[in-house]
Amino acid sequence: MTDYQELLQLNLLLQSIFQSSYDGIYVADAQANGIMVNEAYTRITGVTAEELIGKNLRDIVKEGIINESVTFKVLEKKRPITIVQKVREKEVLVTGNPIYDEHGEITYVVTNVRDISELNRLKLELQQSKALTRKYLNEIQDFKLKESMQLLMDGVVAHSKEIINVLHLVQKVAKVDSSVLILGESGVGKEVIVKMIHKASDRGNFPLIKVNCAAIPHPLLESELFGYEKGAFTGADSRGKPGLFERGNGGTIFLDEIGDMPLDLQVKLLRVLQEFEITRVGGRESIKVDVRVISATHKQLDKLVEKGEFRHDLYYRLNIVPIKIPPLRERKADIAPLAYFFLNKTNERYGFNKKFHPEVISFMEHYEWPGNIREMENLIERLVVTVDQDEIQIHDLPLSLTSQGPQMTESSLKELIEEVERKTIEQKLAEHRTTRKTARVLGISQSALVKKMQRLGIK
Ligand SMILES: Nc1ncnc2c1ncn2[C@@H]1O[C@H](COP(=O)(O)OP(=O)(O)OP(=O)(O)O)[C@@H](O)[C@H]1O
Repeated sequence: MTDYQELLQLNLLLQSIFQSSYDGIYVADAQANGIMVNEAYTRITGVTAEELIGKNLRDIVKEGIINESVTFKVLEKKRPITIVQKVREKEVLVTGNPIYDEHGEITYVVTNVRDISELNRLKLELQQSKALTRKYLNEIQDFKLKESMQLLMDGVVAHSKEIINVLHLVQKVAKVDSSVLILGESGVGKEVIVKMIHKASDRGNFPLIKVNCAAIPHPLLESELFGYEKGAFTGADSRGKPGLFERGNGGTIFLDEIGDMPLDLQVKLLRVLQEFEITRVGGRESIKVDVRVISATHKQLDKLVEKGEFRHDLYYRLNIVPIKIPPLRERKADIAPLAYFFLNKTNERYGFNKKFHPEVISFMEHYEWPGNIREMENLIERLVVTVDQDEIQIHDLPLSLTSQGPQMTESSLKELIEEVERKTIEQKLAEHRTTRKTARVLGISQSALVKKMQRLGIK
């Protein structure tokens, strides 16, 4: 084979390597004029060889075919450079490599182009599947939590993320003896949470003693909590009496409405928390006690501290782990499950089979529940017991509830207004018999009343 034939064959080989490369290849000279481009480049970018060959990259950028040129960067920095380039809105990964002559001058820049849309799609898919995994992991965790708390959760409804978070905290604090301060509006379930913590703790087989600091008259509270020695005060049992701290030994003391504890008793309580000992009223001896203290309040204790009505040192001592239970209106996911829970419970208790009209549930989901779960429990018992028909309807709800309007959705508000109108008209008609008299009492014309009655379907 002659040298020429050999050269020709080598050239053919290089051409076919160049064309068969899966990655796009573009070659420019030292002045940034396109001199070679392979088919893969067109496949990846959609830009043809005619659009590039013989053209300067400066013009190609100007025409908007590519957003920036890696060749210029390579020529400027004199080293291989990789960038993400936009070729006609498509993102590609390009690496420019300088080729030098024997004097060390750049003669060509060879640019390698790789399609990264596939890579981006995979990245997105990976992100999505990671998010999904995280979601499933959280669900498994919630499920595990519920499973491990199953025994304790008997009769406790927990669907919302908010209350599940509280349960996670319950599980953690149950394992230790730290003071827990439970914060939340009245009827929100503070006592329920205290019971769970106690039952889940090592103290579960010992007593849980509840003391409502607001319900016991102040002079009595001290002797109730700390006990008294014989002859401590007139009327005292002549043998003396142990207080709740002594009786709760080994267990948990739940100090409800702690914000109502008088200042002088707060000092004594601080001593229990710091030194685990008490002195009975009228006594001198210190008695060791082993109790865990959980306190609760619907008041803002920090504000009481600011006003000097609560000792700050006691506040910090009680507030080692605060658990805030959100009001029912802030955990709407719990409303329907709770409503059905109380419906079933009351049905079972009284042998009924009452149901809710879907509007009732929708109303409950929009209602503010100022009295929280306790208010709902009482309302449902009252409805189950007093409503005659099997399905509890929206007009069976007490007016005091349905007339509370601002937080209703537009449609339910309209329904409620109509309901109030219907009830009022029916009641006045029953009292006054004729539309003429009823209209006068309601302060509207007879024809307006008749129209309203037609609209509301009152016969
Ligand atoms: N998650 C729940 N599932 C079912 N019932 C609940 C739940 N939370 C609270 N309840 C019920 O709601 C009522 C009020 O709860 P609880 O007495 O624990 O509230 P509280 O915050 O301690 O009220 P207060 O501040 O008035 O003492 C109770 O009958 C309780 O059983």
